[in-house]
Amino acid sequence: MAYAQVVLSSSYDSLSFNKVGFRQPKGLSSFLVNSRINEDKQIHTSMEMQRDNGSITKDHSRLKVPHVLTVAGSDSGAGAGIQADLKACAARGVYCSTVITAVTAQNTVGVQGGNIVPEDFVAKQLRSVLSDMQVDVVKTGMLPSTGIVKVLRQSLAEFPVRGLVVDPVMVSTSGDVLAGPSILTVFREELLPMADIVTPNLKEASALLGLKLETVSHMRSAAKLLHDMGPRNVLVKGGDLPDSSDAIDIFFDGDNIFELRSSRIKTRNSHGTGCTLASCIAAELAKGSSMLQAVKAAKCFVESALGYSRDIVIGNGPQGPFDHLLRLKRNIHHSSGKHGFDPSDLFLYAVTDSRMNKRWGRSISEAVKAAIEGGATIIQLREKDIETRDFLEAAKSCLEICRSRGVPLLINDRVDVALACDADGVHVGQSDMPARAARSLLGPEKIIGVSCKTPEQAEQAWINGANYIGCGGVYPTNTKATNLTIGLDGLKAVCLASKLPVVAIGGISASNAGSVMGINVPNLKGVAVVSTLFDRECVLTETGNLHSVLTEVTSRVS
Ligand SMILES: Cc1ncc(COP(=O)(O)OP(=O)(O)O)c(N)n1
Ligand SMILES: Cc1nc(C(=O)O)sc1CCOP(=O)(O)O
Ligand SMILES: [Mg+2]
Repeated sequence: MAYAQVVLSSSYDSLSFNKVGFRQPKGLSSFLVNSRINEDKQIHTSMEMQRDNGSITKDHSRLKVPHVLTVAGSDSGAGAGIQADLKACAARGVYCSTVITAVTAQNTVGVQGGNIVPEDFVAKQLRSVLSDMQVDVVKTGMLPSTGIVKVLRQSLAEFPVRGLVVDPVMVSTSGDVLAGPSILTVFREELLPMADIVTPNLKEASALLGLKLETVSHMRSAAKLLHDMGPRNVLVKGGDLPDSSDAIDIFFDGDNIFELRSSRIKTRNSHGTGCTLASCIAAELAKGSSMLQAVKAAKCFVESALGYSRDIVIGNGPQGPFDHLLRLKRNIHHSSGKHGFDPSDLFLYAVTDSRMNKRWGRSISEAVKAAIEGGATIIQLREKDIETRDFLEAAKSCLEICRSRGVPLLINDRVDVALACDADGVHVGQSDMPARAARSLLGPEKIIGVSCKTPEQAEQAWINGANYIGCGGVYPTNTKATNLTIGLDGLKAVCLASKLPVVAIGGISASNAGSVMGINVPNLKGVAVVSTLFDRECVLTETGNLHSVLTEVTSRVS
């Protein structure tokens, strides 16, 4: 098949790169477009194929692959830009097509040069992909001229897609400025109003708002001000915040504001994190996730990839690329995977109990819905006296509720049920299936929690590939028969020894949660509760009360 051929002329390297922004190429001669066929005809031909061969078109729609189109610049070092987007989408299992807006010469030292693709040729690339390839979500990166933004706007008006993720790339991680001030106005007035989410870092949010942003409280205000410019959701990334041990991002959906925390990975290899995060959000949206779920999954993926690539060495400069395809390598090595798990999800861990819910006349799904509405950040279905078939059905409907709200759902004890409904993971105890066996059945991406009462058990859970440990009973409980109480001292000893995040369990309520979190050990991430939420009349109120206590106490102790 004949395709339009694009050849970069040798005059390319005679163009210098302007640190304040791209210099326009000297006319179109820097890009020789050698089209052996008429592109309009090519599109026409492909449309005819669809018309003439209805059955092929139908087959395509049945085997629909989630598809992200990235509209961004090329990074010759392949850490960021189009190349990062392709790798991120591949890692998330999503097809990625590309419209290239600029070509940069860069490496781990910095950006040595660049050249903008003429806007009519950007338009041509957009038409080629959007007219033919069933794109779900468009993600934008480097949009180096106002003309290119306008062309994008026109293309999306002609070929609407389900979502638009805007990464307002203006400054590279090496500090090079990738878009000039004239872009700011068109970003504010034309790009942001179209976006389903915009994902600026601190510098970009500052530039868009004309404000200095230095604290989490500034980020919260910035998210609201940026939302006023028109995007449906805003994620202000706080990676550059000084003096923070966590990577803190602020997500605002127009109603609620979320502070999303992940561990700050100390590594030289962080080039391309912004492009990767935005591409992962786009990929998750293309697969059908809600926005919050997509953002959380993306943040978690970036954290895992950075952690995995912490020590790799590519290039001699100060900022290296990281490895997006950790998932494949994890599969090869059968090692544990934290992918998909965010330790801050352990904050308010609701564990169900069918007997309690029956006593108060509600179904498991009603109980789960109310707990999430009250602020539960993770759910475990602990249904000890239920038929397998009923357990599976309940798990499926709870999973639907949890997925739509971006809350992970784990299954207690039953790895088979977790597998059958594709839950987010399992929680196992010392006499249940060992975590190592659960890991090999569930794969690297599912969440595995293990109950531990001693430092030795915590060490073993880590060796076996668990993601977190549940530690208790902190206080005596009636929910679990003959449970050993280890007290606050026992909890502290396990937390100090554990390499994994910990959630405390056993007899915890709104009145003692303060003392539990007050032991103030960094890897104690929250409390897990059963009767405090479910052996009560109103699950929503009880969960809300506990959430307020936890929020209050953790802001005091941190
Ligand atoms: C978060 C959390 N921690 C501990 C447990 C207890 O698990 P296990 O020891 O397997 O006891 P059962 O719950 O199966 O009775 C838990 N479920 N969740
Ligand atoms: C399920 C469970 N596991 C425990 C452990 O110590 O590992 S204590 C416990 C019961 C927790 O219920 P409640 O919040 O009603 O006390
Ligand atoms: Mg168990």
